[in-house]
Amino acid sequence: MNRQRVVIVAVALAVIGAIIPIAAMLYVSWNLAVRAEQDRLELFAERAITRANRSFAEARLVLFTIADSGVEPCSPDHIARMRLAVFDSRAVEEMGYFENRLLRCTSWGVTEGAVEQAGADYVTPDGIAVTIRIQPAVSGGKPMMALHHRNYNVLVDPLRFVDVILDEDITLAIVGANGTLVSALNAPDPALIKSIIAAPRIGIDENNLFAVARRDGWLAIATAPRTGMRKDLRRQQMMLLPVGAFIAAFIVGIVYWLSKKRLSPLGELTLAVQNREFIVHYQPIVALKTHICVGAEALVRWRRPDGSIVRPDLFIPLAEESGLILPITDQVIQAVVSDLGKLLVADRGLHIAINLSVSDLKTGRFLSVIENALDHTGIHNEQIWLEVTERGLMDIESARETITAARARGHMVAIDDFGTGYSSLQYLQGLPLDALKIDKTFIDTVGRDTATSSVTPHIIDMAKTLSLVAVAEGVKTKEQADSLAALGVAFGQGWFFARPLPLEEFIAFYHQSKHQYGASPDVLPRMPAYGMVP
Ligand SMILES: Nc1nc2c(ncn2[C@@H]2O[C@@H]3COP(=O)(O)O[C@H]4[C@@H](O)[C@H](n5cnc6c(=O)[nH]c(N)nc65)O[C@@H]4COP(=O)(O)O[C@H]3[C@H]2O)c(=O)[nH]1
Repeated sequence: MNRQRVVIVAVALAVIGAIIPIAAMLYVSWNLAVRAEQDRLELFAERAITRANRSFAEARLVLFTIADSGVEPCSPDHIARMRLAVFDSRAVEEMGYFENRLLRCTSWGVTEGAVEQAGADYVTPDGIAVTIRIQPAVSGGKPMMALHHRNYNVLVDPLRFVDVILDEDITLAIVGANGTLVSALNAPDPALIKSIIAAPRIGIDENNLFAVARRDGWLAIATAPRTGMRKDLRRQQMMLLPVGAFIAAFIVGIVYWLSKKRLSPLGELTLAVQNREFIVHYQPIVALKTHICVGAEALVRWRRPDGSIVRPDLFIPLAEESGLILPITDQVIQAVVSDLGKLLVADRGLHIAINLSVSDLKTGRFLSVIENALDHTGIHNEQIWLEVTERGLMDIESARETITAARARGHMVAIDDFGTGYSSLQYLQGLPLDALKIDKTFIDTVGRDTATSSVTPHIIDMAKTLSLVAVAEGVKTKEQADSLAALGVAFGQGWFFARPLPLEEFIAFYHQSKHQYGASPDVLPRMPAYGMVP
């Protein structure tokens, strides 16, 4: 993923990460507020049922008591008893006595005219016939509920069934066993009540919240306007929104931290290592006397996903500092083997020089990586050279150990950028080396009259004295190449011959050099075949 995409993804994640917790908390607080309001409504609905049961039980008791009294029907004593029973009861408004389904007398007295017994809406399990709505014939007044048992009935004011102390914004409705509305308080919305009777449920619509309770054949419905829960909603939001904001800030912080880390040079390099974005270019090394290509230096390049190539001096220092250089070295070794395995097997005189970092030298782990990579390839260890810089030699003891082990396996070890450090001579004396790469700053002076131009021949002489293969780096002109050859330098590398080349170009260069200058000697330069003066 390139930087732009990382930024886009990070911004998108941060926005989503900020919105989701806040939206979730708004949702949760809304639900909690709705739930709390519905609980409140359910409580009132429950209370209404308790109230209805009490009123019903009281009316039933009156009915059963008088029915069992055995007094002469409609006698003065009977009527007095009925009246007393009505006075004593809070629920019952009137009581009547029927014979042959005709009302003969009530708690008010003997009935004049023919009043027929009303039909029942439903009958309770204990045999009470309930008529939800009748108009009292004797006393007149508002419609009542009638409970009929044997020859008696009692009239109960429907309001007794919802006689509950209510909050102002709540409406209450109580429905009988047959689904008929018995009574209502605070004028609930008839359409809403009708729909809830049809499908009893707890819920919320555009204007109202509602809850129901069902028990003992009653259905109680309590409703309240949605606006009523605002206060509770605000309270929930005050509690939960800070939590949402905190989670949002945390997520945004994490996204910012991760994207910053991902976008940091180290983050990018880490990902590049994981994605194996490293390729190798090869800078030809030629025998100065014959100009035959005898090898190449493997130079790592970071090919970004957008195709751009990053030079090693821009990322090697960070890779060394962070330890990522170790897997990068591994990738270079593997690339060399897969790129040039066939060519190396076909031409035993060809070698590839791999650069080692300070950590590589310290750990020595690259040796087993090379061993595994070369396994079954047919490439000889002698064909893999190792280049170490003076910085890598500073821990001289571990460097000596690693170099000794490498040489024991047959690898050639060269000291790179020779002459640029403070202790080049000390390393030459103290370490078992095979080759010396003379830094380009010295090669630049060849053929010119500068203060340091006399140093270069001394470096070359020293290499001869110590039986080291000398390789001139940064050869830019034919004159330099010729002079160096005349001075006895075996190999040269530089823009005069070729710049670091992508694989195909290097292979083409190699074949072209063979074709032009003849076959390369199929021996490696530890032998005197290259014209090295021992
Ligand atoms: N001005 C001039 N420059 C020339 C000429 N001929 C070659 N060069 C450049 O000199 C550098 C030679 O590699 P180096 O001294 O090992 O220096 C290397 C080496 O220290 C390091 N490096 C490259 N690849 C690797 C690697 O795989 N592992 C490690 N640890 N370091 C590497 O990065 C350094 C820079 O590599 P490059 O940018 O490829 O730069 C290369 C090459 O492009 C010339 O005629 N004139």
